[in-house]
Amino acid sequence: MHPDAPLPFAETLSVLQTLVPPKLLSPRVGIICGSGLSGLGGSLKEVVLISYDRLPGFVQSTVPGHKSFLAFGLIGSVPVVAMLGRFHPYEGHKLSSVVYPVRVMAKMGVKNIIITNAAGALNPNLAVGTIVVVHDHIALPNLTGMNPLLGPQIDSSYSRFLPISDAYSRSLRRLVFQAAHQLSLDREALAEGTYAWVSGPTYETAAEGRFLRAAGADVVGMSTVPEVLAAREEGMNVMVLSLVTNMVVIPEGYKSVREEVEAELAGKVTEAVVDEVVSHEEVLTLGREKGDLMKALVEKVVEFIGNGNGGAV
Ligand SMILES: O=P(O)(O)O[C@H]1O[C@H](CO)[C@@H](O)[C@H]1O
Ligand SMILES: Nc1nc2[nH]cnc2c(=O)[nH]1
Repeated sequence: MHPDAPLPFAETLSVLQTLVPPKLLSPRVGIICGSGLSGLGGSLKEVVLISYDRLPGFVQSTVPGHKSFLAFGLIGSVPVVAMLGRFHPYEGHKLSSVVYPVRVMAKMGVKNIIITNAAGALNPNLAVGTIVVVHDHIALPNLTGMNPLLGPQIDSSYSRFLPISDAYSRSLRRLVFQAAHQLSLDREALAEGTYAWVSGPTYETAAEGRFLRAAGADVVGMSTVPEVLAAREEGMNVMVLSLVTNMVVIPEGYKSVREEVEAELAGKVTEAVVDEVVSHEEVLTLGREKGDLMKALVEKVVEFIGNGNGGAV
């Protein structure tokens, strides 16, 4: 596609019409599966999987733990559409491509979107395995010129200056806690917090981790915020669930190398310092371990939305 070509919504929708049975063509809920969380699509009933390469305007997910399929199906009796893999800017995808599937969902009538991700914890009170119900975000890229809404407006009916202080639907957030109650989850299984969006693909240095924590972020990841902005521009209710897959490496205090060497020269025995690092394998392992919990929560919330609960339909 030429970089300035208009987005091919009509073509994408027409392909979908030929591939998706009519009863699944008007999904009530959109779902985006984060790293290692594509199992969310595994329990859809009457599922129809469509490879992204069949859909004009879609690019490919190139990250391990993400599949390149759009899934249509039923959760209970509620028709949903799920991206089994997402697009990240660090893969080389343009922001307009990253958010294109969200806009397609909107054109299919999706009013509620559940966005999941894997994230590192900055808040030391969060444990690995916790699911954070996101209520706010910090997006340094947005503040410095990397915003998916930059440029000519896709639709003249959209607001030029979109307010996003209410981006994360309170009614949908309430549904997650109601779902956790019905599923008898421990209180510690869920937390509330602020997501920091960074471009990646590098993980944070210790100083960057400290900086983001000091700014008020609880978790950090390389996705989600562009999708949230596009979904809000499209008028959707947004819910974001971050699975804490690792603690961001923020050592308590810097252990001086000078002091270590000086101590050794003075004949003292020093404790070996091993620098910790994060890996994507660790992220995927945790996704596999906690995927069922994420799935159970998402399914329960979809069921609530289907019943018209929460005022978020
Ligand atoms: O946000 P998702 O896609 O879940 O993936 C997260 O995990 C990857 C890093 O391990 C990054 O892509 C980060 O954003
Ligand atoms: N930026 C970032 N993204 C992640 N995704 C999963 N874990 C992390 C992390 O520690 N940092």
